[in-house]
Amino acid sequence: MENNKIGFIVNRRGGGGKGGRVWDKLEPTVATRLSKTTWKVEYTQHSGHASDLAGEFVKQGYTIIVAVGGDGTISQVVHGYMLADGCTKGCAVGIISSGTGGDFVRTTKTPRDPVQALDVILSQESSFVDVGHVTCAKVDAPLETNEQYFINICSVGISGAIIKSVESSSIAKYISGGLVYWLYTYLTGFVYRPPPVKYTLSNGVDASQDVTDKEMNLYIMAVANGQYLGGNMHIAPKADIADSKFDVVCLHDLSLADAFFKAAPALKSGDLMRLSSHQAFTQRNATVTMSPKNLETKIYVEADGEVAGILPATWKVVPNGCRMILPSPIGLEK
Ligand SMILES: Nc1ncnc2c1ncn2[C@@H]1O[C@H](COP(=O)(O)OP(=O)(O)OP(=O)(O)O)[C@@H](O)[C@H]1O
Repeated sequence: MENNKIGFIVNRRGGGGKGGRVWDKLEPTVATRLSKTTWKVEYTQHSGHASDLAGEFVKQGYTIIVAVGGDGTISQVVHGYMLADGCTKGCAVGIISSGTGGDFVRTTKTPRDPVQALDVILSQESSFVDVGHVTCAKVDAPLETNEQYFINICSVGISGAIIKSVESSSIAKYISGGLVYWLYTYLTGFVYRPPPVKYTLSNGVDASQDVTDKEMNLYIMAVANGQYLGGNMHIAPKADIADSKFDVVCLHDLSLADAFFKAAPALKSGDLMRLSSHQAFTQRNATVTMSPKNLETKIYVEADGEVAGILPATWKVVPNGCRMILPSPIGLEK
């Protein structure tokens, strides 16, 4: 630990202000446990800033970057780390969770208590974990592409529509984070009509097992590195962040009644057996592509809880792309 330089990136706004409160309580402990010259804190000033700060820390030779925030902050830190080639440069990412949903730390079992999470960062070796990469069309310029790394889940379909409606809402900022997502999930659930899409799935090893040029009416596709989505939905219970593959979970061709009474409980519990094989499947894949059948339809892609763009999109896994400090890599559910 003596030779480490630790950069903390704090989103004070994460979790509706919880990020600031958590850091203010934790900072004296950090100052006690680390010598002054070995750590530095930076506060995010705007959306996306965490990526720039992570890139700067990598360039300055920091060996550990700690994301203090929610899934969005963790994701942006990993994005900046990947762009700056943090893994090759021997840098690792640590997490102090202080957001609203906290889906990624459910998979990694990172302690919610900030002091315990700091203990993990200061006492454990880093392990290699996979990172996802998505290339999709930009929302307002569909002929241009947006590229983004993600660490937890990138999904498309109703989830993208929910996130888009929350991000566009003028009243969302007046309602607490958890309630906003609950409200917009139900509102979107009533109006969402699964659009037809074309897709290809490849395991990256044996082309004879690839699924190519298939079609479905898309309810949701989760390209999962982690297991949880949308604040505790156990959508990909067998996803493993260190298996060099995504778990691709698809729900499709559902009636409104099936969506409410079968799909919603199945997504919550991770038990897709409630649905027929014509309505749901899970595959372990390395590359996924998807495009709308009708190119005029905007189908939103969300990555780690924020809109990344619209279809068409391509997902690729980056095996062992990130060094991460985890409580116990063996503790991951298989
Ligand atoms: N200074 C800032 N002003 C406004 N937004 C910010 C600022 N700093 C970060 N953000 C944005 O805040 C958003 C939410 O942050 P974060 O993910 O940490 O918390 P959360 O959404 O409450 O938690 P979760 O993603 O776990 O539900 C991110 O999109 C981030 O870019």
